[in-house]
Amino acid sequence: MSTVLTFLLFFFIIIIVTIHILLRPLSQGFIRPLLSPLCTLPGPKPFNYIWGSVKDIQSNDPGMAHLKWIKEFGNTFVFKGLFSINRLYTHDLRAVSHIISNPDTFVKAEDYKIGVSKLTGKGLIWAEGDLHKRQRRAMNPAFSTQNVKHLSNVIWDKALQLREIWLSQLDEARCATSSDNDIDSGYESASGPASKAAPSPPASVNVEGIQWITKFSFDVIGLAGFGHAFNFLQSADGEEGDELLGALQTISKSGEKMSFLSTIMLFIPIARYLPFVPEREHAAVNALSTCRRVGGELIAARKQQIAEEGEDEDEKRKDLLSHLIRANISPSVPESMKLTDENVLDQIPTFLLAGHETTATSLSWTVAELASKPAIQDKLRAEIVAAFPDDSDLEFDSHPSYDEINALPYLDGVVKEALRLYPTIQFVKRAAAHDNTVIPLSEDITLRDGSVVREVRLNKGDNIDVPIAGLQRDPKLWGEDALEFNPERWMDGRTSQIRLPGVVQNLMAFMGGAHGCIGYKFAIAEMKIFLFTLIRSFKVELERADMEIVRSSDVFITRPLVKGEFEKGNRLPLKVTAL
Ligand code: HEM
Repeated sequence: MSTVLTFLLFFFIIIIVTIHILLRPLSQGFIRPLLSPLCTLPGPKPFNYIWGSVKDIQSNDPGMAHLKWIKEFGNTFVFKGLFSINRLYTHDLRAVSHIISNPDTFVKAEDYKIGVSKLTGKGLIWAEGDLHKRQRRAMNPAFSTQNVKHLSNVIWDKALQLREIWLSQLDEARCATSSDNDIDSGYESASGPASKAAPSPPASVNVEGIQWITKFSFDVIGLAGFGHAFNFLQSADGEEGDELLGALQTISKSGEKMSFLSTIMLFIPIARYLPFVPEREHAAVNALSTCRRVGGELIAARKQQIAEEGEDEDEKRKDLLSHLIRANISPSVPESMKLTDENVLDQIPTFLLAGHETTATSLSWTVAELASKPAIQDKLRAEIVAAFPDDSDLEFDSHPSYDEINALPYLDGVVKEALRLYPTIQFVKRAAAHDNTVIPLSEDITLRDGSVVREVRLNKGDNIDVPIAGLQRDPKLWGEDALEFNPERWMDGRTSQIRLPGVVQNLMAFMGGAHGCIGYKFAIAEMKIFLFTLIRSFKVELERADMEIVRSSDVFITRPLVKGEFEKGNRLPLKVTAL
């Protein structure tokens, strides 16, 4: 072939590839959505092309914009997401159950999967289909009730450790107050010795709630997940600590809020070919590779331990990593069901992040509510003290059992109410896997052309938001006090009529179906043990009576902020008094 012909052929291939690269996303991103049957559904007018209706969502408390739209358009409607991408939103419980129980038809949306893989790699949160089934089967035993009972010892150790730290801070504060009183009284009263000074008031200290809860939950997941001691509770602020911990903190930070460039790259497929990596993402990519390297070392070390000690000795280890490795080497597990080393490695950032961020945020909101509602806090403490009058039971080696903690009804109500009113994840994103996908509804809807139907049709790739915050805050389901923190609603039979299809009855906070949260029992045990230990020992208030704790909706995971002090970032300033 002549040089000219080779050149022309090469040139032709380049043109074809370029047209394919340019047109495919154009057709998938812009043309196909215009032809989607979703366009026939009613819904709010977008703010503009780029923002769609997202500004409305962000400027309201989670779930509230959707509840407003429901009043106007009914339970099932379409709103525009970023870049005016259609998003189906349905409050119809038949539709929600159908979506979450058919994971092969309603798959994780592409942008959600890309976001998750950047933060945690291709672990259980990312996986679908057979890979998901294999991963889930390998991990289920680690999250059985029996295993969570064993793992709850780790939670007790860490909650008691935090109690000791706060107690010693209070001791220091008490010493400082009493020596001040001594000095004061020595100066003020020449008539008597310092010991006759007025009794010092009960000592209290100011602590940053989110910071301590984060340290606690990182330490818990490090040990329960991987038998790895971060010792974050003992570390001083700003201290250069564990390498894995540092990497996880960087990843958490990068997931807090996306830059405009990252958003464009996530939602416009063609933009993913841009030769830039936003700075925050760059840090997250490096951090993820640190996680994988350290994770690889943890796996190798554990395998060697098993080889040296034998499998029987290893059976005593209950952490997730030990379960995974045991399942992978067990001759009773067929080869086709085993995970690759790569799959096992992917679970390390997945579980460290999914297991700490969500629980820490839920706990922060629970403590914020208890700190601002003393009557609820007192009632909770009264229940705990009545059930376990002897404080000396709270020792490192003797504490109430998992079943005893779960039998406390008001504690259960407090935890469920916090998960209801402050779901860490406000919705999950799914997309139709095929053209002509049908979602059945329990009630008729009227399309834009006036026709009445009892189903929604979707094309492949059409987006669905499965609501969590909206359903959990809907007055039609929960009554007129839906936006109030009221643990009693879980005790007086009011919730028995609600039929939300979550893994925990009547809660969507952990989702449901095949992708429902695998760690929910562990998360609930962690929240209950933390509250039991600390509310029993301390009175917790907001640092100043005039403080108001609020949240913002423009981030994926919403943590507490102090009203009027947003520039200081997520905070929960507490005043803690020893009882
Ligand atoms: C209060 C705490 C928690 C909340 C609110 C929560 C919430 C959720 C939600 C809503 C999902 C569904 C995501 C989706 O369908 O796209 C999920 C899945 C998941 N969660 Fe949790 N979670 C919590 C704690 C935990 C803990 C402690 C762990 C692990 C130790 C964990 C590990 C996971 C994993 C691995 C998945 C993916 C499950 C799958 O797709 O099979 N979560 N979680």
